[in-house]
Amino acid sequence: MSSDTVFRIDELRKEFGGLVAVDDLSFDLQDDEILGLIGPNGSGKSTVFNCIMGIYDVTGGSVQFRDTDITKLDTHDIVNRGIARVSQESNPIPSSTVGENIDLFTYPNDIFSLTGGASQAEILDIARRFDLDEKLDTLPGSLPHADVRRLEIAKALATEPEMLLLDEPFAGMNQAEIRELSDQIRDIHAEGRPIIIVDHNMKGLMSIVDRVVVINSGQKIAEGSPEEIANDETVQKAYLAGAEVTN
Ligand SMILES: Nc1ncnc2c1ncn2[C@@H]1O[C@H](COP(=O)(O)OP(=O)(O)OP(=O)(O)O)[C@@H](O)[C@H]1O
Repeated sequence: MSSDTVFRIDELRKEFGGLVAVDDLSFDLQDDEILGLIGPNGSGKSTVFNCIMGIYDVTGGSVQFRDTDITKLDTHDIVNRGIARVSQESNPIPSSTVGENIDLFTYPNDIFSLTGGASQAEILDIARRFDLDEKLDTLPGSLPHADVRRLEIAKALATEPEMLLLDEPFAGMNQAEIRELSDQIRDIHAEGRPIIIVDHNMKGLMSIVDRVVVINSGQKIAEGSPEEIANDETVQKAYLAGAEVTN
């Protein structure tokens, strides 16, 4: 990998029985980038994230983070190496407060470790980035949807990741919430974290990404700047064939 390439998937393949969900897909991520990974429904985006995080065993190909092949590592090992992923689904612990939910993710996964855990000041600092600092004692069930999504990103950040994977961060948000979250994502990125974002909200996504990889049926069909992708006929055809794209 070149010195600026922080992450790469190479010929990644994932089959479910006879279905090829990810079809020999390759792309990389530079350490100063926000990369958009887009494609119609069912094109394989979440499966790519699941392969990267070690949630699925890959059928073929490799995933490289910095100088390490992480393809076969366990999920907790991948998180410990510095990759955090925010899923499409929010899953805070309902009986724990916002502060406790964040705190839980600051603990190291190694049960024999005697260090780790965050101070209240550190938890407050993470919460403040997502405007959750006034809601540290609130239970997740009482939060509006946008705050629950922000809590998921706060939890991911509590693991002190070097790189973030965000799966549909803008889903269910209104324009004002999308703008606010975009600023918060930019801030996280500006601290030196490369980010890959999957989202169907083109307006939200295109305004913060540096580069876009487009997949369809698990294969890369285009790659380029947001402007290049917006004008790419192959991409437009793939979306017209059945995608749900929101503005
Ligand atoms: N665990 C699984 N078992 C079997 N098939 C699966 C599994 N996970 C995903 N698939 C299939 O793999 C293909 C890619 O699905 P995936 O969820 O990765 O697409 P996506 O691009 O993330 O879709 P969306 O935008 O709707 O979230 C789909 O055909 C899906 O049905």
